[in-house]
Amino acid sequence: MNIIETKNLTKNYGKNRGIQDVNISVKEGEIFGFIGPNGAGKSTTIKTLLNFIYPTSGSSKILGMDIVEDSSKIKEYIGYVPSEVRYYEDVKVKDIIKYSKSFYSKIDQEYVDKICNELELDMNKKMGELSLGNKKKVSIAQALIHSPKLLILDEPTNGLDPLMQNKLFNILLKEKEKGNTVFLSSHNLTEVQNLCDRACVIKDGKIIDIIEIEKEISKLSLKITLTSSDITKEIILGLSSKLLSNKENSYTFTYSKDIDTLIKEISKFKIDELLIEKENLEDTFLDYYKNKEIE
Ligand SMILES: Nc1ncnc2c1ncn2[C@@H]1O[C@H](COP(=O)(O)OP(=O)(O)OP(=O)(O)O)[C@@H](O)[C@H]1O
Repeated sequence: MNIIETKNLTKNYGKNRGIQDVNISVKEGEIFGFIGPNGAGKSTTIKTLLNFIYPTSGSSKILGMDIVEDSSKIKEYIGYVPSEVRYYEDVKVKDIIKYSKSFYSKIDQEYVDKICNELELDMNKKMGELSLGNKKKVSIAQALIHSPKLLILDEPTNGLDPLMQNKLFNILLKEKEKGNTVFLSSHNLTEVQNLCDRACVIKDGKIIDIIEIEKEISKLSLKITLTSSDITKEIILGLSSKLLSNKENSYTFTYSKDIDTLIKEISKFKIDELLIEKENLEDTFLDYYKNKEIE
């Protein structure tokens, strides 16, 4: 079943372009990445899905319900983290959580406590006393407390320290294990590569591609960094079709043949350092940002 399904979803801001003919299908139980340059239309898509703004044309369903007609019903099943969080300064964290709980008929207090502990929320602090990252943590807890079937996250790691980012990733993977669905808008391409099953690229308001992450990773070459005073640039060029960088005796290049052949080839020389890694999807994603033409 598709949890999110959009049909030519379009939103214009007066004469300004927002999003145009967006068609996305998000499957139940997947983590779906949503990437694209600044101003591409990610937040506009999300705000339209949440019925914060009305579509100019087109339509969309979430959990089989219409995003405009059934908006309040849909919200029972959704957790949302906005890209920018704003709170009344005098309200305490525990009161925000209490207020959020009051919207739902069924709340598992044990789960709420677990989430608040995991995110290390300081329940007695006032919102005005919190840093951006700590405010963001409160909004993540708010999105999770009712165990939503669908999490819509707009740049959720923005402002979080690396340890807390990892905690959030683990929480999202657990949500996926439970069969819940995550729609994740992000500028962090490594995070999308590591977490998502599929990712959709939006540019200038239009969807330009939908990528299956595993499939894309399997197409990647190895990235070799090798330091040796015996090896010349010509030898490296004989091994690889793409020399990425060369500084004195150190070479970084892509390698797509089998690793055994490489080891045999380079064992003829004295090697000072050798690093073998997989190429990153980040470069592929960046190409989409830069070059890929809209069909
Ligand atoms: N309230 C608004 N009024 C007019 N134009 C808007 C408004 N909000 C967004 N836009 C325009 O809609 C387009 C899409 O913006 P949106 O905020 O959805 O992009 P985004 O992909 O979320 O960008 P970012 O990565 O910078 O957050 C941009 O051209 C933007 O200028």
